[in-house]
Amino acid sequence: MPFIRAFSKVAKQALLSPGCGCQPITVAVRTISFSPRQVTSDASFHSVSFSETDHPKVLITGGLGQLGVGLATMLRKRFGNNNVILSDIRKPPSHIFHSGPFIYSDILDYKNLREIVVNNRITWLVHYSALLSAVGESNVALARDVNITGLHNVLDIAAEHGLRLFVPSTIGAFGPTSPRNPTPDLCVQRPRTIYGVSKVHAELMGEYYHHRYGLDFRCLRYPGIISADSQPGGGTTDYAVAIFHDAVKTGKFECNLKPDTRLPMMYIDDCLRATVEMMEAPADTLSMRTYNINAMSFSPEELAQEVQKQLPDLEVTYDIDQVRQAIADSWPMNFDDSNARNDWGWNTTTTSRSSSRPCSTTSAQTRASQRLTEGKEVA
Ligand SMILES: NC(=O)c1ccc[n+]([C@@H]2O[C@H](COP(=O)([O-])OP(=O)(O)OC[C@H]3O[C@@H](n4cnc5c(N)ncnc54)[C@H](O)[C@@H]3O)[C@@H](O)[C@H]2O)c1
Ligand SMILES: C[C@@H](O)[C@H](N)C(=O)O
Repeated sequence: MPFIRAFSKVAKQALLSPGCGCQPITVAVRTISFSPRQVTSDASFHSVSFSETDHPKVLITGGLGQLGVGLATMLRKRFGNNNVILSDIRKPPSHIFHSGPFIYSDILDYKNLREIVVNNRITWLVHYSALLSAVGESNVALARDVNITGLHNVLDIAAEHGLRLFVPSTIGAFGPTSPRNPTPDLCVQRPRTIYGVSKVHAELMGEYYHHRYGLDFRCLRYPGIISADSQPGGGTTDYAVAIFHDAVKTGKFECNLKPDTRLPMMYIDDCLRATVEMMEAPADTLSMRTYNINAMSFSPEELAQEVQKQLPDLEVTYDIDQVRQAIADSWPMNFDDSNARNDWGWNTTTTSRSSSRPCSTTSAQTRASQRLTEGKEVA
């Protein structure tokens, strides 16, 4: 156990230190000669460029969800507190509001978003706003607005202002006719959720804008993300976070997926590290603009067994949510991320730079469990 705690710290330090092996910041000066929504004559005037010694100025949309605060913390350590702005339509808790710049931004308000980008000289945009899979199915019209119309606003503003744009995709961008074990980057994509459809749309629109307008679009397909300090926002993989919180708080957990439902999962630190590495990767290493990233794959019964090794009294029962189960049954069981490994050096083994011990499924789960038992869970 102490090894795992030390291991987690060392991995984090290795990641954040200058000698971590991450690519130096080299940002191509882009001149967008034409942009989709604005007049063409002065479009290049709006392009933002900065020298290699400057830090990027980052805006994160939908930043108060499961992933945004962690990413802001990581980026602020690298680029300075004031160079990373969190935004959302929700009111931030006090500790987040006081930890660095926060601004209200509704991605459906194109002019407001453009004003924020211009006034703050934004150069990187991380677009996290979305309705996730289960919530999306309960409000398709809103999911369509936020996930598709919102994306269009973000794409246009990024193209007009020469931004580097990161939009996450998901295992949910695949469907029942995709190969499921493993799922490669390029294969049939016919998802059956509005969430999945909107993410395939985002992948294709981003790649189209890259080819058509020179937009520096970057996209990773995340697995289900496990975190201790932040709660998930209504997805099919939420059970894999809830189990840790419920185990610590009540000693009981009711799972809404069948015991043998196998899905790709990743610990949040690895997901955020992948995001930063992908954003910093030199453009010429990217043979594609959308990559799978993989870490581990497990079922609820396997996860429950691992948690029970730490908390043997944990009682696990099953009450299946048919909507979530149908979604999970249509998703990949395992991801093939060989292109990310080959092109820009993605390596899920967080210890690779500091130790020879691999980050196994069990140790990643244990890290999540440990952070909770150390009392770091969300209040
Ligand atoms: N968490 C995961 O397991 C996971 C896995 C794969 C992909 N992703 C993707 O990563 C991104 C971030 O995921 P997350 O888990 O943090 O999501 P989340 O649901 O926790 O947070 C999304 C945020 O978007 C905000 N939002 C909603 N409507 C908005 C609007 N109109 N304008 C601005 N913000 C708005 C919400 O207030 C919320 O804070 C999403 O695009 C998601 O699809 C997440
Ligand atoms: C997998 C991911 O996209 C999200 N956690 C969901 O379940 O909807």
